[in-house]
Amino acid sequence: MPSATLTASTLSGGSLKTLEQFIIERESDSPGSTGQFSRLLRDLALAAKVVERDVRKAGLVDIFGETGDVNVQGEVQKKLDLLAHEEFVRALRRGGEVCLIGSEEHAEAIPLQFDDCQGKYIVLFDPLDGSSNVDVNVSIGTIFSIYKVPEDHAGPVSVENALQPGRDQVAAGYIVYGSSTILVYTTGNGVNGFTLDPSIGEFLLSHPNIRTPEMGEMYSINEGNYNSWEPGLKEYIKWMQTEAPEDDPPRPFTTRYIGSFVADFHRNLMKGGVYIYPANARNPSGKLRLMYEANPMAFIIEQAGGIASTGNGRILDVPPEALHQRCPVYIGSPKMVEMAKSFLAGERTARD
Ligand SMILES: O=P(O)(O)OC[C@H]1O[C@](O)(COP(=O)(O)O)[C@@H](O)[C@@H]1O
Ligand SMILES: [Mg+2]
Ligand SMILES: [Mg+2]
Repeated sequence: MPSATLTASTLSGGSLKTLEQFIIERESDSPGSTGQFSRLLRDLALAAKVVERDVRKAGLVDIFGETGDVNVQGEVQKKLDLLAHEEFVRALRRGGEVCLIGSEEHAEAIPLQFDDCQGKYIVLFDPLDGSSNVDVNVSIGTIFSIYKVPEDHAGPVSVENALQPGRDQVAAGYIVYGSSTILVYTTGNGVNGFTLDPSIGEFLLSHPNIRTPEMGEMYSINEGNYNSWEPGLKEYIKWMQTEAPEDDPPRPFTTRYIGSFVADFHRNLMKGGVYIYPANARNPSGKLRLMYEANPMAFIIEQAGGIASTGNGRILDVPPEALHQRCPVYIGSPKMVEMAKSFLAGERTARD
């Protein structure tokens, strides 16, 4: 009979690996590692803990509402957008492993160091994803994408060095500030998730080696834009909504749309599903940003066995032209994204 003194944190704290232990173990496996990457991920995790603390008490202190500024996307900036931006910039500047950063909340790329950048890192991030949900206690998050400065690079690093195709990322990850706080990341060697144990302030390895289901029964899309979708997409959504109890999985599928990409993505990653933000009348090249939303999530989903497409091609192969460029996103369980592509190509209709 287990003793009454056994508590959740003792159970979890005692047996689960911390993020730092996991990173150091993994880094020591890779030849020639210098510990720089471990320190960088430690800095990101630290900033996430500070943002998590602020998000949890958002209703109590004056960090709800808007800054009064409009960001480079033309969106009204939330106070938490700016607060999260500043927290990640501070942590990465202090850590010293990063030469250049790009943020959704800052028009230009921000150099953190001007020399000795060889072999250091470039970090592109969305400090707060799901801004429309900030003031109403719905899950929000942070998304990050990491590139390496070429070893033979000389002189200061500029935005040109950041505009590398997604397939060249060395790491990518996100944090969901939800019912619990989870950090999920990949370095191209599988996907792992770490839940923050607030009682010890540590991210613990709660979801090792995440694989997304081949097929799911959920789709995430803002149906308010239905009228401006291309015909193939309308057919695909109609097909998922059509009664077919004999199918495996049975239709109709379920729609789930939180309006925070990071949270919709995480649910679909764990349970199976597809998230779609297509090009539409309001956003002719889609809404999500390639460099710090689509690319990092595409790297993660591919590492978890899923697919990330623009509808016409692999997101990780999209040539980057600008820091804040947008692209259409079809991402999730492989069978569901493959199906979307066949409907977009007109190979299938809702009656199939
Ligand atoms: O309100 P819409 O048009 O459905 O857009 C919601 C999408 O936009 C986003 O909020 C964009 O991200 P930001 O909140 O970081 O700007 C996604 O998280 C979300 O999936
Ligand atoms: Mg976002
Ligand atoms: Mg954002």
